[in-house]
Amino acid sequence: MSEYILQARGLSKGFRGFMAVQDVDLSVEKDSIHALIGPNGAGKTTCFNLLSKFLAPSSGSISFEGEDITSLSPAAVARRGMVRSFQISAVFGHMTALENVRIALARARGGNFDFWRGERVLTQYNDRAHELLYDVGLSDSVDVPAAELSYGRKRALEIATTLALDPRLMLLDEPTAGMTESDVARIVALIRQIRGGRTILMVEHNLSVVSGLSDRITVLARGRVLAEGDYESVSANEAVVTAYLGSDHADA
Ligand SMILES: Nc1ncnc2c1ncn2[C@@H]1O[C@H](COP(=O)(O)OP(=O)(O)OP(=O)(O)O)[C@@H](O)[C@H]1O
Repeated sequence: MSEYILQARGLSKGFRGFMAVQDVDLSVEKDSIHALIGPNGAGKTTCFNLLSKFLAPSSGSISFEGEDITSLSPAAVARRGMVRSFQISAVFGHMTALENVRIALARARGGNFDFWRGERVLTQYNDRAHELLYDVGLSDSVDVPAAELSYGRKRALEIATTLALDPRLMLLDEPTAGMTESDVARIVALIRQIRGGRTILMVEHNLSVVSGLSDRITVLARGRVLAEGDYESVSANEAVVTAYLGSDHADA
């Protein structure tokens, strides 16, 4: 029997009467890569914000590892192992890649307190920080200030700071948005590499990324689930094709 790490039931969100997300059921299987796609305005971002607890639903429930998290804060679910990339540690531009990951590791182990205890305390995280930077392909940029990294490398650094929290479920919001082709390839390879022992739920516009990475895809349209399955089945689904053709979204 399959095991679901995240489940939503009857999830809805209205904005002044307009239902951006309506009665969405979603089950994310443990250790899978699950993508949320759909044409412009389909409700992906709203749904993602609901699942990551950045928005409160108008109705419905969400459970993580079998426990109801509907009323918990993003910080509380992060402590339980469900972390949205870029949630806790935005990358600090003036700090080096190493310093950014060390701060993330320090925060993961005790909030902001360590931050004020300075350099000596942070050096204890050097080894783990180097490992994480190696994992995301940034070993050659350890001492480079984050602001000087290319866009793709900055996103890789953000993923390293998320990995510092050792999440079991990682939520990625358009991980390849705005990237050059070579950066996209780099992030795809990276996501593939970090998935070991982790579940990943992502919103992604780039369908070649989705097709190459996802085990399961949920297609939203007009706030509702239109189709669900692997890439082959959803891309052959007539309702999905019609929804995309009917939108002004060229690349998704
Ligand atoms: N805070 C808000 N107030 C009012 N309407 C909103 C709000 N957030 C989203 N909406 C509306 O809800 C609908 C779904 O928006 P959402 O951003 O979730 O879609 P999306 O699938 O992420 O779209 P895109 O691909 O364009 O980013 C849209 O019609 C949008 O205008």
